[in-house]
Amino acid sequence: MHAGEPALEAHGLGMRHRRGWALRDCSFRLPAGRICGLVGPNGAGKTTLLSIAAQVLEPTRGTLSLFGAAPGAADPGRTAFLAQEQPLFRGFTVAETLRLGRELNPRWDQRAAEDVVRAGDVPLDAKVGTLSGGQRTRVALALALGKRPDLLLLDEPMANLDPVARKELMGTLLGEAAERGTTVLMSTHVLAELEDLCDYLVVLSGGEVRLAGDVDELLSVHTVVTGAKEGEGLPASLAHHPLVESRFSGRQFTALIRPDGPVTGPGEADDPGLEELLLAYLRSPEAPPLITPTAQVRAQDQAYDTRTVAA
Ligand SMILES: Nc1ncnc2c1ncn2[C@@H]1O[C@H](COP(=O)(O)OP(=O)(O)OP(=O)(O)O)[C@@H](O)[C@H]1O
Repeated sequence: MHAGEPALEAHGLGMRHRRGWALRDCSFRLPAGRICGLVGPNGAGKTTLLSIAAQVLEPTRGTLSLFGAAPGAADPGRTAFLAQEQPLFRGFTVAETLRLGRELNPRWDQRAAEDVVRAGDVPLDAKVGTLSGGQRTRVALALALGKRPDLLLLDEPMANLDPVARKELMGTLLGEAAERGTTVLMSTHVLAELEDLCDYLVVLSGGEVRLAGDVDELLSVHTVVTGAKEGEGLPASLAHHPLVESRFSGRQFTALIRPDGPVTGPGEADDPGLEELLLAYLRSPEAPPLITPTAQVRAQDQAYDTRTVAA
C-alpha cells in the first residue's frame, strides 16, 4: 500500500431502506493511513455508510471498495467494526471473549487486546454481562484493536464512556493507529474533539456527502468574515463569494464563505476553526457541497465503469 492510495472508495453509493434512501449517490475516497471523522445529524446515514464499509450491509446502488479490492470482496480480516451496539456474549468472561478473538483472527495480537482491558482495570475473569456499559465498550475496543485491522470503523464508540476514560481510550486508539498506519473512519457528534483527533473529514446530511477531504485543505478554502451591519443583509462586497452561512446578531454579521478571490470591503476576515466550519455546514443544508481533490474519485477508477475510449 502506497501513501495516498485509497483505503476506501465509494462510487455513487446509495442505500434504500423501507422508509426511503438512507444514502444517495455518495462518492468520495479516504486515503490509507488517515484518521477520518464522520459527521452528520441524526439519521444522516453514518451508520449505514459504516455498515456497508464493514460489509454488513449491501448497497442498493453504486459500489464501495476497500484497499482496491472488488466491492464486497475485501479480506474481512483487514477491517474491524465497532458498532453502537456491541455484540458480545454476556455469559463469557473477558478472558474468554479475548480467546474467541484470538481463535477467529489470524493476525490476533493478545498483548494489544489485554493492554486495553487492563488499562481500564476490567478484571479478566469478570463475566461480560456484569460489566458496566463503559467497561463493555472497552472490551469491544480491545477485540477490535487485537484484530490488528488496516481499517478501523467506529460508530460513536465512546458515547457511554466517562470523559477521563474516553480521552484515555481515544489516545490508545489513535496511538495504535498512528504507529501501525491504520486507517480510521469514526462517526461522532462531539465536534470539539475532532480538531485534535482527525486529519480527514466526511460530512453527511440527508444521506448525501456535503464535505469530504483533508482537514487542512477544507479549512484553507473557507474564510469567516465578521463586521458591523450596514443596512439589510451582508455587505455587497461579499455577494460574489459562494456563501455557506450568514448569521446576524444585533448589529453584527458573521459570514462563512468560500472566497473565489480577495476578500475586500467592510469586516474582518479570518480562518475558521474546524468546529465553526462543521456547525456552519450542519446548520445550512442548502450550502453547496465540497469534495477536496484528495477525496475526489476519478471516473476512470470506477469499478464498473463501462465507458470505452474511442480509438
Ligand atoms: N434497518 C433500517 N430500516 C429502515 N430504515 C432504516 C434502517 N436503518 C436505518 N434506517 C434509516 O436510514 C436513515 C439513516 O440512518 P443511519 O442510522 O444510517 O443514520 P445515522 O447518521 O447513523 O444517525 P445517528 O446519528 O442517529 O446514529 C434514517 O432515516 C434511518 O431511519
